[in-house]
Amino acid sequence: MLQLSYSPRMRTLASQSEAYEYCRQITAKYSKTFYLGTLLMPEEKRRAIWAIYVWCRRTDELVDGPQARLTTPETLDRWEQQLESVFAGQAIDDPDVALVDTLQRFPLDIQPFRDMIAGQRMDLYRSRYETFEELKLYCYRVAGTVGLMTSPVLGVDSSVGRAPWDWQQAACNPAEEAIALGIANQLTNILRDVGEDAQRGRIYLPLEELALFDYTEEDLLNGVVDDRWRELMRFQIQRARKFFTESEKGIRSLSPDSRWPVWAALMLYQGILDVIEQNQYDVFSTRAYVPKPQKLLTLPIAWLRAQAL
Ligand SMILES: CC(C)=CCC/C(C)=C/CC/C(C)=C/CC/C(C)=C/[C@@H]1[C@@H](COP(=O)(O)OP(=O)(O)O)[C@]1(C)CC/C=C(\C)CC/C=C(\C)CCC=C(C)C
Ligand SMILES: [Mn+2]
Repeated sequence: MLQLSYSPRMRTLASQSEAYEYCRQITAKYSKTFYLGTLLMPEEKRRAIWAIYVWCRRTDELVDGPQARLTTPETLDRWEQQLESVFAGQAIDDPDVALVDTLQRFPLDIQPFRDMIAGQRMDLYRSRYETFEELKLYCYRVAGTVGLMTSPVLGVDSSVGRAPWDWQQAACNPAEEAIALGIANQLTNILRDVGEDAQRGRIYLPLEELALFDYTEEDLLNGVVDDRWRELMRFQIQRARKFFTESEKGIRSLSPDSRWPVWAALMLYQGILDVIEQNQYDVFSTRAYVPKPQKLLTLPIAWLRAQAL
């Protein structure tokens, strides 16, 4: 189990290689999709992504994991203090050792990490969202921030499309596109996990949009799949795809060795939306996932898309 409640024992911390190996194992265990993406990266970058992934996973599990019932606002305060220590170069426990080393290699900004903790705080006291604007703030905090956290590792290729006549690139803002990919992933995650979240009394879909399709909270909590639900899901999927499309032009700005892994991660996650459609939008009885053969088939296609400028 992902050891989150690390009580710093009076012993020497793990070595950097031990800490990175732990991060590799956790990433491989908890997210086959992102792990596969990192294997397409150079060693230094993939290790940094593993370190960031484990911090993100630990943060999410404080509120979504087995220990969640013990988590209070003060727990998140202490976690934020531990984050400040890490950014000051002080590892508190073993996984921190990898992130401290990553910080010495890549210019990570602490603010997206703080914002993710703010997103997890929302999960402590909030289980409904009235409008998409409210939900978008949550998605930025728990997922858009991941795009900002990882961008300094992925690297932005400043040579790409700086010519004034390159109108496409001129309109590009890598930070906005990185956030858009995170939001697209989170919206997909929400659609995939509607049933699971409902079991925990959480409804992320905006209530005003349920009403738009004459679908009630009670219908959702009872897992009702009918034409109203399918219309509501078509609307949600269409919007999630818009955020994926928005992020695509940002991938052109990334360092060449990051474009393939990010295209792969984007296509693999977006593939979940296709599976939800194939499952006739029944996300209550069937968990949508991309089968492994299809995942592997995505890789050469992602490689080709990464070549296009
Ligand atoms: C290949 C690559 C760079 C991957 C990034 C890997 C990474 C660091 C992911 C962190 C994921 C995480 C655990 C975040 C904590 C909060 C949370 C759970 C967010 C949701 C992720 C889903 O995780 P999972 O699939 O494991 O689902 P369950 O928890 O099991 O339900 C999210 C959906 C957010 C994921 C967001 C991203 C991966 C951001 C992607 C954006 C970029 C890589 C930026 C690319 C840059 C440009 C310019 C486009
Ligand atoms: Mn969560």
